[in-house]
Amino acid sequence: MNAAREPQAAAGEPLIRMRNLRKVYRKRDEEFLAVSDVTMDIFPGDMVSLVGPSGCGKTTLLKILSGLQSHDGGTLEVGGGNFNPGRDVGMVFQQPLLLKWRTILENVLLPADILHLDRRQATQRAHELLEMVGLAGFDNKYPYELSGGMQQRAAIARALIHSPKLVLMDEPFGALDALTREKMNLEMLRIWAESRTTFVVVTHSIHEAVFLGSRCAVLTAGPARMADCFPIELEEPRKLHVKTSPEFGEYVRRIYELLGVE
Ligand SMILES: Nc1ncnc2c1ncn2[C@@H]1O[C@H](COP(=O)(O)OP(=O)(O)OP(=O)(O)O)[C@@H](O)[C@H]1O
Repeated sequence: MNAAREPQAAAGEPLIRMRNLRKVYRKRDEEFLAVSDVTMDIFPGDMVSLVGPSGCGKTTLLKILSGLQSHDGGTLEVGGGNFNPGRDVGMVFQQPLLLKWRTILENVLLPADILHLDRRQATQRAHELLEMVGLAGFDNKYPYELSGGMQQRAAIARALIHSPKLVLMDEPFGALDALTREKMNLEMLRIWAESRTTFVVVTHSIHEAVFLGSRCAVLTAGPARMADCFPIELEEPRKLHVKTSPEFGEYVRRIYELLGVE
């Protein structure tokens, strides 16, 4: 195990504790059970990959964790009661959603501006983050001057600017081509290791879930139910060649089985 994985190994109390979480969407007299029963612990420093078929409630679960949605049943404890979603969560979506009239630096600073953080300190941190995500020197460029992968790295820097305790990513690489996606997976692991923050990443890709996750939560469809949540113990630091190892194949097979697509 490398140093990046130590925090979760040493962690005692979970950052997030979900027990039998349930979510019903209601519209007039119609009800739709989107999440029926999710039980899971997420520890500080974890990189949890959340995988499952389309419509199984992954985004709904992220929205509940981010405080954007309430839940209807079960219990959710985040940060031992000392947690403010507005302050302690960073979000990354499938599209970078950068503001086209702001430079990359100003885009990264957006959450700091909204939270009224000290501008000088935030600017210094933004420069550090841009370096960390491989965008040093791009501070004064505008989004249209960057490739899709570079824009997504800027979006990751933006999600980290206020040093959140939890970063939620919803299909962050879904819009990228296959090769860029592979590179971003490697970047992601490096950023996670350097930031030492807790990440939850939703993905449709079983291979991506195995490659990224220190733990993998598998949800089954209609409505979302936790099929399993298990640690992923692969050679560290993870390099692309691990994808050809028998252990990697075993994890992939396990997820296929859980999803009933053998
Ligand atoms: N605001 C809403 N009102 C009613 N139903 C909703 C709402 N948001 C989501 N749903 C339904 O809840 C279910 C779960 O949706 P959710 O977006 O969480 O799934 P998902 O696993 O993220 O899907 P995908 O992988 O396709 O993005 C879907 O059947 C969806 O139609």
